[in-house]
Amino acid sequence: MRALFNLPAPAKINWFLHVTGKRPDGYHTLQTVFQFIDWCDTLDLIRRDDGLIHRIGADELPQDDLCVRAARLLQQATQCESGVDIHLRKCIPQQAGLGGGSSDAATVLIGLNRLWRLDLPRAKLMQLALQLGADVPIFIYGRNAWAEGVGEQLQPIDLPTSSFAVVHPARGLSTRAVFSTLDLTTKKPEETIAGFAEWLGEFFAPDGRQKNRHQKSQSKNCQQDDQRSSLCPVWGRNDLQPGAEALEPEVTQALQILHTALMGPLAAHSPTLRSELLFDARMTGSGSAVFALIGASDRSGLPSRHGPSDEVLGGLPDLLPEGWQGRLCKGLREHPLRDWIDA
Ligand SMILES: C[C@@](CO)(OP(=O)(O)O)[C@H](O)COP(=O)(O)OP(=O)(O)OC[C@H]1O[C@@H](n2ccc(N)nc2=O)[C@H](O)[C@@H]1O
Ligand SMILES: Nc1ncnc2c1ncn2[C@@H]1O[C@H](COP(=O)(O)OP(=O)(O)O)[C@@H](O)[C@H]1O
Repeated sequence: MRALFNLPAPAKINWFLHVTGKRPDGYHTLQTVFQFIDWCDTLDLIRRDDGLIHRIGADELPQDDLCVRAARLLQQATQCESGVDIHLRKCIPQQAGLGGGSSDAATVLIGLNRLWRLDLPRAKLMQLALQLGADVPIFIYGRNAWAEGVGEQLQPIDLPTSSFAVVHPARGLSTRAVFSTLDLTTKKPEETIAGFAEWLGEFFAPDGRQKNRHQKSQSKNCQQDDQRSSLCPVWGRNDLQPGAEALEPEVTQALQILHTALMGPLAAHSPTLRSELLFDARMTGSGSAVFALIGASDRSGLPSRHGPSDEVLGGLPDLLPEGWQGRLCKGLREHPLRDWIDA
């Protein structure tokens, strides 16, 4: 095999993010739920016989970006003599908390495992992935998951059929800078996957569809803000959000714009959106992107094509300041390349 074309590298959303402590090496321990979404970068991998590793495209990134580092790490770990040209087409905003760089690195590991005929098992690829970043193993794991440790201790979780309205402000945020704002002096109790599953069960039937309007309005967690729709908070919190808002006022602005849009213009103009279960805006990961979860009333109720949906998102892009991005993303059940790794 000489080349692999159009490999997807999907973004992720953190439904919530609880920081539970700090390790001696400076990394923080977390509890979070990761979900893949259909906002994707795309990569081509073309094998080279001279052993060199080059990235082409995404010129704004450092030459030694996560794709190149992933390829080099795999080459060293396996003593592989092949090289690769990596064509990277960036679409996921950077420094967004959407895990774009981590996902690119994971797609390189998965793709080269096939292109270079290495056949490493999932556990080995995840071990290499963790050396590249705390967020990389989830993209190798390939299933939506409850995560602990620094994000590498993963348990699969079935999430409902959902979409996410995602807003990315003009400016991004450094993950390291956001973590450094944390004050861990007051310890909050740790949560359980069962607690999260119980909350999900309030809104969603076991097949992932949202419960009917009557059942929703009974929920103690859902407040009726006006005649049209109700906005519920997603379970838990994002402990990184206050620090991110302090560092970057555009995060606060993005949360407000998305909240207002859901309560007003978007819901008013979209019959589809009006019938959906809406959750209020929250930041993903270390920001600066924010999202609102939208529960689908049925599996065909949302647009299937990639990219913004004119019908559902309506005027969202028009409500955003210049340089911002707004997009309706579908939640994915699993990573598109999950089956590329055997065990
Ligand atoms: C916060 C999360 C939540 O999913 O996502 P993003 O916002 O980056 O997408 C991740 O934990 C980010 O993972 P990742 O982006 O791979 O972080 P890394 O490159 O490993 O770490 C960058 C820096 O962030 C800090 N860091 C990162 C992860 C973690 N659990 N504790 C930390 O303290 C450290 O200062 C580290 O040097
Ligand atoms: N392939 C890549 N795509 C995006 N960012 C990359 C990549 N390789 C290295 N980086 C660096 O990682 C940083 C953050 O990565 P990114 O995944 O965009 O953000 P986040 O971790 O907040 O989701 C960027 O500042 C960028 O310089």
